[in-house]
Amino acid sequence: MKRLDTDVAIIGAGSAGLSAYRAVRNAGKRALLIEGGEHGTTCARVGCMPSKLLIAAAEAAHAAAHTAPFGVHVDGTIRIEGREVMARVKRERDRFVGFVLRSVAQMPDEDKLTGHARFVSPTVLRVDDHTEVHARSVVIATGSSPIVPEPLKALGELAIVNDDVFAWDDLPKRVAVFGPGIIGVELGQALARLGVTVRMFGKGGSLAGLGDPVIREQALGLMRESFYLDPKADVKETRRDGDEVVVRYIDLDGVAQTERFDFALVATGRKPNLDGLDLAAAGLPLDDRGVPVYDTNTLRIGDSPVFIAGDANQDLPLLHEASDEGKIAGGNAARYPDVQPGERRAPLAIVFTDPQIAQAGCRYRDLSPGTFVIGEVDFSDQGRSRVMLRNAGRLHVYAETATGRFLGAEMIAPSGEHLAHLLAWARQQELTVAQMLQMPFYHPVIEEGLRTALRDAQAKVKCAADPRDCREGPPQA
Ligand SMILES: Cc1cc2nc3c(=O)[nH]c(=O)nc-3n(C[C@H](O)[C@H](O)[C@H](O)COP(=O)(O)OP(=O)(O)OC[C@H]3O[C@@H](n4cnc5c(N)ncnc54)[C@H](O)[C@@H]3O)c2cc1C
Ligand SMILES: NC(=O)c1ccc[n+]([C@@H]2O[C@H](COP(=O)([O-])OP(=O)(O)OC[C@H]3O[C@@H](n4cnc5c(N)ncnc54)[C@H](O)[C@@H]3O)[C@@H](O)[C@H]2O)c1
Repeated sequence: MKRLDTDVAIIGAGSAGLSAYRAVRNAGKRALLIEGGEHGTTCARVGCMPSKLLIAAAEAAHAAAHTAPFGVHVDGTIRIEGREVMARVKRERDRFVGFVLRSVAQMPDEDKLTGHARFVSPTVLRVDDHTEVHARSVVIATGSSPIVPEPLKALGELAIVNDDVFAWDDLPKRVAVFGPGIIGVELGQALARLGVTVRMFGKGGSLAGLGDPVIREQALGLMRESFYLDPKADVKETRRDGDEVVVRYIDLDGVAQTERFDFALVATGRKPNLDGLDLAAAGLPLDDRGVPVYDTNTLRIGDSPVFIAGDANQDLPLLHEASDEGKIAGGNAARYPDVQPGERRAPLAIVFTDPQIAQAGCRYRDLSPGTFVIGEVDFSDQGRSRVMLRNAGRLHVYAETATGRFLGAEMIAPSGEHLAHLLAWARQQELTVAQMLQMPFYHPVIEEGLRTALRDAQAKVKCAADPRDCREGPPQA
């Protein structure tokens, strides 16, 4: 067996691992980046980028079919060529993957190792059966994989995950989507808008991670304009019949249905890739899910010389968080044992549906009842949104009753990606709603809708402070 010595061994060359590698090198230390699969990252290969490419095609199809209210008529049929849609998705995806592959190719050969790593001790790794790596510290950046529930596994290769969608050469005709989470609604709505018959089945009533019941209800209605969606589905049976998936379920009207699909797209959540790492050999403290117990500011696992970043720690499975965590973990691993807290940003999450679903700052479910007010805007009557016929959605902003401090927001809103950025920036600056209202607002823009919600929150904060300022009774939390 070959032996390699390094300062920091990084397991996984995804977005978190690559960021950790750069941080170690910037600290002037040796790094060894170990990758067991294909280089290119989940985000570029089968995540953020190909999903947004598919969504872009769906938006083009939707826009083409909805010009008539403007008095603009596209005569003839709108033809969606599945093969061309998928060819563009894959061509552009390969371009993004190519950028990653080029940056990996530019790394010195002695910094890279191919194979699956597992722990022998906290600082010794075995990579396949060819190399033993001795490091001063280790970063786990192994990412996550889809969870496939037991009954769906019986469908064999007809139970597909996001990776399989982006390998299609053509669009299928009918897809049953299991899981109305973020992946489910993004891909489900895109496929529906591209002419695929989509039925989406959930469990427990959750939708795209939304905690605010009013926003969730609004999102449910808007998603249902594109496809059948039951977030609390009563699925009686899923089975395979030849090349088809048969789903027997009770529909939203209480009627028993049996439908046939080309595939079951499984989007029921993801789990960290930790199984093959032999964490027990490293003696790392684990929680009841088997995930290492670590400090979210330093990313250090217990008192060990091991750090964990990105989807592997199951905290904030988002691209920008994976990059930030890789940088913090890599920096600390390089300086080990001088471990310091890294800078974390205000929470921000965007789901690329239409309208977009987004959260900024504190989530509704994390707020203490009775301590905050909700400012609201309904986009159905919002000026700029109406002009563009994108007037659907709702935004809730949460402000601390006692201080007027902006806490967070949840929304399904036109241009939600931009509103959510403004709100996350305001949260990171710890602004009050009054300070946010001092910022410029142009006319006519969708941000004027945000101003309406902020004014509503401000009025409620004032009313809570002095009942003489109340316009419509006491504030609601
Ligand atoms: C369909 C989809 C859409 C998404 N869209 C968005 C989006 O729009 N915006 C957003 O912010 N986020 C999005 N995400 C989430 C984002 O892609 C992830 O948060 C991010 O890619 C995680 O990066 P990572 O470095 O932790 O993991 P990865 O990029 O998966 O890297 C982990 C690497 O570790 C390797 N590995 C695993 N085990 C071992 C081992 N034992 N030894 C050696 N190597 C190993 C793997 O082969 C892999 O290359 C999406 C995810 C999916 C699935
Ligand atoms: N735009 C983005 O930023 C983006 C896009 C895609 C994915 N992601 C990341 O990837 C992560 C994983 O996404 P995901 O959608 O797989 O997970 P998720 O946790 O968001 O959603 C899983 C959904 O599946 C449901 N579910 C669980 N078991 C089920 C069953 N047996 N039958 C039917 N439904 C079931 C859950 O109730 C939930 O609604 C996200 O949390 C997100 O961080 C981000």
